[in-house]
Amino acid sequence: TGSTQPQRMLEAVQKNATKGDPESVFSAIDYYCRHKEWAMNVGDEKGLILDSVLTEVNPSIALELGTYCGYSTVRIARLLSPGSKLITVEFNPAFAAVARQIIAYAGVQDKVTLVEGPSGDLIPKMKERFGIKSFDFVFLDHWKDRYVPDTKLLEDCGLLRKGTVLLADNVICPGAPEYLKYVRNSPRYESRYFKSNLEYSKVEDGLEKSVFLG
Ligand SMILES: Nc1ncnc2c1ncn2CCOCCNC(=O)c1cc(-c2ccc(F)cc2)cc(O)c1O
Ligand SMILES: [Mg+2]
Repeated sequence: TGSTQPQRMLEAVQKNATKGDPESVFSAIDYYCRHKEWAMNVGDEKGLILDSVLTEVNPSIALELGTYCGYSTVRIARLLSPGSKLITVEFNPAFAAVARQIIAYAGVQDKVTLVEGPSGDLIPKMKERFGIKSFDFVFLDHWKDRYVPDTKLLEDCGLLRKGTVLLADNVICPGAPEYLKYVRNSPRYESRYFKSNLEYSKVEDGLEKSVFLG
């Protein structure tokens, strides 16, 4: 069966991972995507950088823009302290449907709220809908030309506070040049580039970590 690639990824998880074991879930996805079919998960190499930034920040409330199949959702949620929450936003209903199943299989569903829709519409509703004061951590991994407008939207909606950490995937490949200019030239951010490789490939890519200074 598994007619779409996300569905085949889900099948690989159900076949090769242990229910309730988040590590085995994203490892099964990494194996599948490295050996069978490439897919746009943040992957194991950049995933280690994501893990280390998360461990440092230890967010109580985190936001992910671009769920896809839930690979980074599971990676993030497994590291959250009890009572901490991750809100993840996905535009594509087919991706969201698979992500919900992968998140549940990993057993992290109690820490995760998956919201479907365009980030630009959902960000302004975050405070009222989820009673959020501000985010401690934001992972940007959606349309690369949405990184700047959505960062500005987060600022304007008062969803960032002094010390909020933004971590952006793909700043080199496919690339987010406008975003790099924005956070590196703004006095309101302290930015640092973590050089790595595009998931399951030798092509350079990296993550940009930017601390909002208020
Ligand atoms: N809530 C929302 N609001 C708006 N838009 C939204 C949304 N939720 C999702 N979307 C839509 C976009 O979702 C996917 C974005 N991710 C990527 O496009 C991506 C591409 C590559 C890649 C592809 C081909 C290559 F050759 C080389 C690299 C690698 C990556 O790591 C990527 O992350
Ligand atoms: Mg990405």
